[in-house]
Amino acid sequence: MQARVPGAEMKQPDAASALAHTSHQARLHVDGQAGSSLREAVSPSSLDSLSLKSSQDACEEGFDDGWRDIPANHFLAQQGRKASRFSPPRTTASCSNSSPDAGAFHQPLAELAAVLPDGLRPQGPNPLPAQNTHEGLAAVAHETGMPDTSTLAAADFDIDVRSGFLPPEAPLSHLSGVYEEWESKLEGAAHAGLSLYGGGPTTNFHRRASARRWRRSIREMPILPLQGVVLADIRHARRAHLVLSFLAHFYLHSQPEPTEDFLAPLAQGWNEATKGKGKGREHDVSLEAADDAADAAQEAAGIYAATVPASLAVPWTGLSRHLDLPPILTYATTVLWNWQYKDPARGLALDNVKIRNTFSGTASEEHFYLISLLIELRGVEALELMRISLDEAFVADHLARRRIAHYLRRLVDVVHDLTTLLAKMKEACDPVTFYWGIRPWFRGGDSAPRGGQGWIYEGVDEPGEKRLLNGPSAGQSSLIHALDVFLDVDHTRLKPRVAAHSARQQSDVAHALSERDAGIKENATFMEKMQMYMPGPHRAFLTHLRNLSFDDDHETSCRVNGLDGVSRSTSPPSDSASSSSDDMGMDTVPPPPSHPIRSLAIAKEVSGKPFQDDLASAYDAALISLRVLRDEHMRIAALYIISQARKQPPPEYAPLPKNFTGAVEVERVAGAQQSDAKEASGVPKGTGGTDLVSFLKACRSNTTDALLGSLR
Ligand code: HEM
Repeated sequence: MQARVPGAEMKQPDAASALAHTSHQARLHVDGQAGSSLREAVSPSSLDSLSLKSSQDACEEGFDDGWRDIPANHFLAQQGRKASRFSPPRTTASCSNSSPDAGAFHQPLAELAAVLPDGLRPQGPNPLPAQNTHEGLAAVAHETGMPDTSTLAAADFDIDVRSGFLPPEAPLSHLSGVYEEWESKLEGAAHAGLSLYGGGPTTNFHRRASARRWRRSIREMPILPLQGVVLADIRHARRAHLVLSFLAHFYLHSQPEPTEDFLAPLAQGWNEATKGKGKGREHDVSLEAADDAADAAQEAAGIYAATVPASLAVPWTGLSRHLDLPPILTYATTVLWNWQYKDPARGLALDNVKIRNTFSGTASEEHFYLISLLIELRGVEALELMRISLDEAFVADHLARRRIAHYLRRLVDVVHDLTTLLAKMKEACDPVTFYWGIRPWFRGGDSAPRGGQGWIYEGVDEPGEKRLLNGPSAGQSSLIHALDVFLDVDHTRLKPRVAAHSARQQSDVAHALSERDAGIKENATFMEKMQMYMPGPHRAFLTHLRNLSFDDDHETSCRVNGLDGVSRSTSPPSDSASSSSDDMGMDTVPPPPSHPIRSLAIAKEVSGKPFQDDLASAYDAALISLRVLRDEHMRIAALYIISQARKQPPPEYAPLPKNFTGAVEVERVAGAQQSDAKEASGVPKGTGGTDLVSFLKACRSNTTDALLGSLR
């Protein structure tokens, strides 16, 4: 039964829909914690089930209300409703009286890209609908007559109650129809003897020639148009993105380093081709051998070094736009969409998934992806706990606070499990193989040596135009970002809470906040930029979660003590932008409100009655668990990157590029983060991972900066 609560229309926080609407089933999973029918009736998710006629509903007049007759946990209920009420573009464009943050609700990739000069650029007129936007789904649904059932909540944020940011069904493992040609090229890559940088001493002329032939076949491949199932079915689109991403990275990173003596390979190729021919029969040399010798010379001259051939670039960028992702290998490609069931009958379980594609064919690489996959899977409960906590935060009475504290304690357990899983990286991923034989395949156009100048996407961009895109990083995991947002860990350069004591900083912050609402800006931190590499709906989810606020219409905000009532951490702000501003020592305007859970954790009383619960310490415990996760992550980064960078590569991975210093990741963070990572003075960049360490430390101290001090 659905109760109507007086004033519910006014209290309905549209922002609460982000997590609340990832699942309507979720309330059923609360272990009996969810409250009475009245309490359910006033929680955001249940409010949403009321026949509201808010201003927002008025904007959606004419939409089919049939979903109300469908059980709330049925995907159709979510499809119909999400598409009408929570689809970002519709909400923001058509409802002038929607939430003040509505304008920031959705950040299209192209918009974000516009602020990065050499990064993602709008790709010109695009005939394709964006699959994961409302319009994209609508178009596909119209085309096929079927809703997209690939996730339960596909129409909003592509987050599923059972699988979180992973798709609930196993990703497609093989393309069909004309696109099988891409699959066969990927299979060919495994047999062609492709090695990083053309291969080290362990390779030989014939292997190099076979790799060159594979690369030529890629250049000569026809540009396949995107049509049919690859557009209509998101599983096909994701698989196609994965295959093209692997092909492009294989193609670019298997080329030998350009050399000034580029005619030498031509001579060597010619000699090899003529070897064994009878005296005076050099003219018998095959056309193929001659072509190969020419290829060898051209590759050695670096002609193909940073160019994604049109046969890949054109469909890859088209699909990327379709999926609202950049045309580069991403965390989504390598982890979220790169798995299979061991036993399909058993479904999604930690011990029932395996990795589909790797570059190196090593167990280390499989394990590397698998750990992230398991972390995502274990993180599903974290998303669920966030959702029910936010439901309670809307109610915000004594009972709600106790429940939130309980959920936060459960979150501690989940994050603890994530840390345990992360530590299992060491069980089957060999650091040497990882650093020298796996990681280099991931490089994007942003990193040295070959791609440091960016990549040309042939047939897509203007001649000479290059894109500087990052390769994949687990820093693109929406799960970890969601935890940060939920617990109000601030990785921005703005640090509004820390800056609250200075008038000048406040004005900078106000300006920057308004800019942020228009998209990610040039001075975005590495963490902010990582969001550009997430699938569009996940990015939109984080934006929505970040903008979530109950303060406009909730009494709690009045009772939060002044400047958020907290004695801040004594550690200095961990971001140079905020720490470098002059502190005028003038306490003036209160800082922007905290995120709802933090806001409640720092509140002291309700209706004049002081709280006597452990919400503040539960909140701090959750932050500490996140810090412990980051501590473990730093140990992993030290083992897999920093200590490897200080060693010589093993013979099978030599020769490496002349200017390869072992500092790719360091440079990458430094480049993307610019002044984020504080450089220790006098320590040369790239020799010991100084910038990387500073960056990871900054992420960790951003976590502790949020502590309320209840446990310290
Ligand atoms: C061998 C394993 C790993 C290594 C060597 C490693 C290394 C790194 C490096 C170098 C960065 C800096 C940014 C970049 O260049 O990508 C980073 C950031 C990050 N990584 Fe990992 N990583 C590993 C596994 C993981 C896993 C399994 C996760 C969890 C899904 C993870 C989550 C993150 C996050 C969230 C960041 C952003 C910084 C932060 O939030 O503290 N990493 N990692």
